[in-house]
Amino acid sequence: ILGGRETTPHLKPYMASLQVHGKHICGGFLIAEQWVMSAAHCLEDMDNATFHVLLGAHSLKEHEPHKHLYGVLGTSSPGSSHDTNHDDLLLIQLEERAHLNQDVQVLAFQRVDQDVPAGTKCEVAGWGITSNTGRHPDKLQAVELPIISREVCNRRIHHDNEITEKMLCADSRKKDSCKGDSGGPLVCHGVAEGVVTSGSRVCGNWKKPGIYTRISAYVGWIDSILA
Ligand SMILES: CC(C)CC(=O)Nc1cccc(-c2cccc(CN)c2)c1
Repeated sequence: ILGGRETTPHLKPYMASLQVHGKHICGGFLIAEQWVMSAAHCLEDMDNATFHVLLGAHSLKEHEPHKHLYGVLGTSSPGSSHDTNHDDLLLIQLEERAHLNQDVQVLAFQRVDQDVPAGTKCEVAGWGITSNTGRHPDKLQAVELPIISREVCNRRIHHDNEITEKMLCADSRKKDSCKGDSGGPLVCHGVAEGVVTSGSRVCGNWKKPGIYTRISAYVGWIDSILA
């Protein structure tokens, strides 16, 4: 997260950290007791290694009462396109139901397939790098970002018609999601509307707005997997 600040501990109890050998790789969030949502391209960043899901954390390293590392029973993604940002969603089934408490809670996602109005202030959180020099935070960071219309985001100077109706854009001027924040939720009025994708892999540059997968465009798929 660029341009953000440390969150108040455990005020985002839905946040997950996808980890390989104790190293944070991607964000994610709890959508049901046994299911975490993240980004499909995070699996590529893991080279098919076995990964775990950390819930209940604020600090990645310190002991915290409700931190718990969960094994993964299986994963599912809607598409097969790896190189693009298309269908960049991942559903992770935990090996057991998460123990819900004040530090571990489910986050509702948007089910109505309508664009978030441009200008809406949303929030993204994660343990991704906090500077382009690659500084890794130990504690969860968050930043507030305004939504940018698809029409503006598709201009040549920005993402030049790459933004489909299954994606949305948020401002990236100084404040932005970045490496390691992929898979985390973009939350607007308390509801998850988007999932962080890496997009152009540029951070904090106003010319390359952040790209987020629109969750409401995948409700049918999500319900089919959770059923
Ligand atoms: C100088 C370094 C920061 C270059 C680099 O490694 N960028 C990188 C790599 C992979 C993903 C991402 C990435 C993820 C999530 C969101 C975004 C952009 N909002 C970028 C950004």
